[in-house]
Amino acid sequence: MSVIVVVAAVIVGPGGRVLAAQRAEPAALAGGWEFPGGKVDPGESEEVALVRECREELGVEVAVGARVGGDWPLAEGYIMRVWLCSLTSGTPEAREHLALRWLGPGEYYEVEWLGADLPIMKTVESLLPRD
Ligand SMILES: Nc1nc2c([nH]c(=O)n2[C@H]2C[C@H](O)[C@@H](COP(=O)(O)OP(=O)(O)OP(=O)(O)O)O2)c(=O)[nH]1
Repeated sequence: MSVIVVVAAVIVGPGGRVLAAQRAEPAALAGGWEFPGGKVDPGESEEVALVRECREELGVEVAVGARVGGDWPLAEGYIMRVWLCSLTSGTPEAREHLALRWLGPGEYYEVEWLGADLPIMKTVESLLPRD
């Protein structure tokens, strides 16, 4: 059985702000914070899936930039692949999440990241220039 790939976007705004999104479901993950994204559809490229998920979940268009790390472990049978992204149009709205927050440097750990996302946030912090 092949692994299921989840793609996620670290949307970076002015001043090194990073967009965090609070999951609405399932119950076990609800309330935890993540990077927007989701599963790649059959036959879909990962970058196209990332752009689609940002459009569906946030109502924005993004440009996909550099990859963050390699295959991040999720639950058994799932891996997550992550890219830095920038907004090319729109203002993010919580269409499928409970809430959104822009976290500036110094605020990156103010939300309760999902277990898989905390090490990703640490790697992102090391990649972003500090003002
Ligand atoms: N999108 C996303 N999912 C994450 C993150 N961290 C993490 O553990 N996950 C888990 C939660 C889910 O079990 C899985 C992604 O599923 P999803 O619900 O976002 O996928 P999807 O949008 O395609 O949703 P669906 O069609 O299955 O309802 O990965 C993250 O930062 N972003």
